[in-house]
Amino acid sequence: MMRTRPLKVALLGCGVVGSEVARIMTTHADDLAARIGAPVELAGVAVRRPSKLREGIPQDLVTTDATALVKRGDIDVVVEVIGGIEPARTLITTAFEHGASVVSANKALLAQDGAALHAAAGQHGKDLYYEAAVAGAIPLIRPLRESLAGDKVNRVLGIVNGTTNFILDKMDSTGAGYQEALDEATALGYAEADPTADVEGFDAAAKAAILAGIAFHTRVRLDDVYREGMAEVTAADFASARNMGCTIKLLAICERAEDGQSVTARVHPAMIPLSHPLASVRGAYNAVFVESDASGQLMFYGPGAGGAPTASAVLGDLVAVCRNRLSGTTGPGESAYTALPVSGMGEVVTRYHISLDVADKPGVLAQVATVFAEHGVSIDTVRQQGKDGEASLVVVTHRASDAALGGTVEALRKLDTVRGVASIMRVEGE
Ligand SMILES: NC(=O)C1=CN([C@@H]2O[C@H](COP(=O)(O)OP(=O)(O)OC[C@H]3O[C@@H](n4cnc5c(N)ncnc54)[C@H](O)[C@@H]3O)[C@@H](O)[C@H]2O)C=CC1
Ligand SMILES: N[C@@H](CC=O)C(=O)O
Ligand code: NA
Repeated sequence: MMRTRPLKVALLGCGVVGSEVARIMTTHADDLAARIGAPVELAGVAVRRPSKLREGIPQDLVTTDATALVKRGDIDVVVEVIGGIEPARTLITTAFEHGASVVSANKALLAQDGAALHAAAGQHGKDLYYEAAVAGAIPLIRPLRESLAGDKVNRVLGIVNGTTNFILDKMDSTGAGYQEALDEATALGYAEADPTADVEGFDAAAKAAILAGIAFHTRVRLDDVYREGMAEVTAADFASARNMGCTIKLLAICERAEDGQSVTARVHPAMIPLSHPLASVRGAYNAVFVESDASGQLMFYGPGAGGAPTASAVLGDLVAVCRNRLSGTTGPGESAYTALPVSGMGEVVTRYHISLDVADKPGVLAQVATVFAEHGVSIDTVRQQGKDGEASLVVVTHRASDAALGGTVEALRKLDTVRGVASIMRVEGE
């Protein structure tokens, strides 16, 4: 039976995502009411610039005082789509204190303060949902938290940043310049307010922290995630990748150690074979593989950024939270009981593609191979190309630890015959 008294929603932020949330709430009002069992009413919209015309949002709902809105006491659900750490963090905790549940898309905040926010939600008996925070529209948080709660997840690997995938795709497929592609991604509403969060890998690292935390039932914060951005990836790297039958993607990889006693989380550009499904993820799409004991490999794929796709995830959470509210329950809270340590990058084992500039003379190849052997790094393939007394040497290794690879590269740099290390890139997905 439909309850007639509406559930009241406060929207904090009305930018790319917030404006789409408001639009869908209005245009789908009847369907949402039917699915929830009560109407949902947009009770207030906190913005920074009140004079801006916002189609479909009555001006009397607009306020610049977000704090007063979350303190009203009659708000059932606060939707936080402002982004950043403050004032979002204080607004969310204030919302819990004043009786509201919260839906947020804020990965930066959740990766930094997720534990405290979950604790605040639990203390006040409220929900904290954030499906939109990772991989936009793709259902990933709830499948990990709920559908896979009976399985043991060992690995999460994928493309979780739409902006950088858009840029890398453009650079690879059209030869577009980095800045041109970034400007386009920003205009399309994919990039963060400060796009360095995207290109330097902070956004993907925040998502990796959230995914690892849920997948491994342990606390993983942004600072625990090894991070390299994509700004250093060059056209030469793409050419090298193509020679190997690969392309380059910015990947987030969260893994349980083989002995099960620790986990790692990392974000960096990597070569992946063109035959791998991640290689064909185009534009701002995301794709994430989850590997679990019983399920085997699962792939989640879809739009990872943009106003409407992200709003879809926010609305899904809104419906879930409203249903919980009506039935007087809350969804699952934080699960961090395994408390596994997060190991550093040195422990990670993978393959490497190393491009060296060397002297083109007898014995150099043997010298280089000896350095690899001395560090216990086994070589898979070597390709040498001469150019005017100098040569370029491309070495692809078998699986080795990042620590062993680091030691190898340090020793290679000390060889007189090695003029420089042109690039080092990890090779994944084989
Ligand atoms: N754009 C996207 O594709 C996605 C964004 N997200 C996340 O969603 C959140 C919002 O992102 P966007 O909508 O893209 O950003 P945006 O910058 O377009 O919108 C944020 C809005 O919040 C407003 N704002 C800032 N401080 C405020 C305050 N104190 N009170 C009221 N309003 C305030 C800004 O004026 C702006 O209009 C962020 O946490 C972002 O990381 C998550 C997934 C995808
Ligand atoms: N800036 C982010 C937005 C979605 O999370 C991205 O590009 O993926
Ligand atoms: Na999602």
